[in-house]
Amino acid sequence: MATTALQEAYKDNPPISLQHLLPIDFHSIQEVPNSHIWPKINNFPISLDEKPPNVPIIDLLAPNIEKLIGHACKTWGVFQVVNHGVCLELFDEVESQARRFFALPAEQKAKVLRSSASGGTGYGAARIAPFFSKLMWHEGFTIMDSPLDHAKELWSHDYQYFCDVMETYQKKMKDLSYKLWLLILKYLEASQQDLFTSEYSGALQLNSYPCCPNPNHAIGLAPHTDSLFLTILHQTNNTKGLQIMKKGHGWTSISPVSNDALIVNVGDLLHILSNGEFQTAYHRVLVDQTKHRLSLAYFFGPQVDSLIVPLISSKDNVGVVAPKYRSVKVKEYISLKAKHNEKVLSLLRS
Ligand SMILES: O=C(O)CCC(=O)C(=O)O
Ligand SMILES: [Fe+2]
Repeated sequence: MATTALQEAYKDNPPISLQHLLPIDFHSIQEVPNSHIWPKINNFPISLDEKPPNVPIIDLLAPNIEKLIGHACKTWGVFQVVNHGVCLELFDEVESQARRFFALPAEQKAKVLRSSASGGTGYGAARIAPFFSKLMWHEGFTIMDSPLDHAKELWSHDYQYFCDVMETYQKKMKDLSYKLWLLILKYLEASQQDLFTSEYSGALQLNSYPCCPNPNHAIGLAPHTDSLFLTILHQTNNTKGLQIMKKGHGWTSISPVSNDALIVNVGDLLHILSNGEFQTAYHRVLVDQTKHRLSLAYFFGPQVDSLIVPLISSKDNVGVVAPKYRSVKVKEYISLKAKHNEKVLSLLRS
């Protein structure tokens, strides 16, 4: 199978220990082991007396759509999108194939672990795991391009449907990301031709958060930001768990508005490109005692050789604004993030 550019970028990153790569066998576990107990999880917003604000919900068919999106990216770094045109059945298909994968015995899943040879593709714990002293109540499967080699390993005959569904979903998400991307460029008044015409890359992350016997002391995904331009997230089963850090309010839950709403997050590279005008969404995932939550995250970003140069807009500012970040190649950014995690943005500040 040909490797994509994004896979190449992940290949070069430092190897991580098996403990931070291989999730525990959630099928056999009855109690949360000490390795997964997070003593301090702040489950409440900072201002308890106020009703938490709602993440903006944007209808993709609304007039002035780019203004609504731009405003949400500036004030929240996240929004929910409805009327996006992706049919509901596709989400069900992807979810059922993802469940089929996560239901496999632990030894089977361990056969398709992410490795340096496979770049970013494969099964494993979250990439941020090495930055925390405790482990997360989560397992994931990352797909860059085609999952064919891994699927053949898992199901000697019955692998084609899994691949077809994952490829169709990636294509739909890439098209939708590109649509959102053009609206964002319009809002940012970007004029650089290459931002409109270049090839973009993407990756699909299947996330599984099994039922947890002690949800108050375990975490699904620790706080983090996503690296690329945008993430489009589908949470299955209407099961909440995702929270975003909202300035002045603390951790704020993003409840699914309807079955077909998708959540869109601003990632670090879009934050840099917008010269800090858009917030990068700092988010985490909580777990549930009785609901096994799945989510599908599609990460959309530039080709790894692209150079990200902050756009200086005169829209909201009088006079010339200096770039807040130095320009950075995507490949360099991915490797800095793998080494420094959330400190990376401050390292690039100019
Ligand atoms: O499961 C979720 O709601 C969020 C997933 C996520 O943050 C990620 O995959 O980066
Ligand atoms: Fe994320």
